[in-house]
Amino acid sequence: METLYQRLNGKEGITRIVDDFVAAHLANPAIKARFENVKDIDHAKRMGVEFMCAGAGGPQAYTGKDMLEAHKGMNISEQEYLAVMDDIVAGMTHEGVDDATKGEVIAILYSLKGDIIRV
Ligand code: HEM
Repeated sequence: METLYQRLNGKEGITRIVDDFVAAHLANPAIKARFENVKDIDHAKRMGVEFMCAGAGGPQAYTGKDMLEAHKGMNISEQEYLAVMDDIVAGMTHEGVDDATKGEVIAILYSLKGDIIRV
């Protein structure tokens, strides 16, 4: 069976997914203000690609902050968390990722919520 990384179409597919969902975040009224204020959005996107590649079992190392460190002090709400998850699902749909694979990614993301929501 193909690995999760392969089913996300590897680094190229993950890069397209991250480009798609960051653009969606910047257009999403629930969260756009969070992302408009980021000083280096390209760096944040690179970290997002590394994070997804490493988390999906790809060969890349993640060199960014851990999730608690990255989101501490932002006081992110449950609603904002869902908005981010929805945009990520839409990005995977646009990439042609199958439903079972999308479910696996969502389960992984959901497991991180304690380090992201209201920290
Ligand atoms: C679904 C779970 C989430 C994951 C996996 C995730 C992942 C990440 C990663 C990997 C970074 C880069 C860290 C670094 O620069 O070293 C980051 C930064 C960031 N995240 Fe999240 N995130 C999630 C949810 C959220 C939510 C819900 C919000 C707010 C609506 C948010 C807002 C931000 C912002 C604003 C930054 C950029 C900080 C900066 O560079 O100034 N994240 N996130």
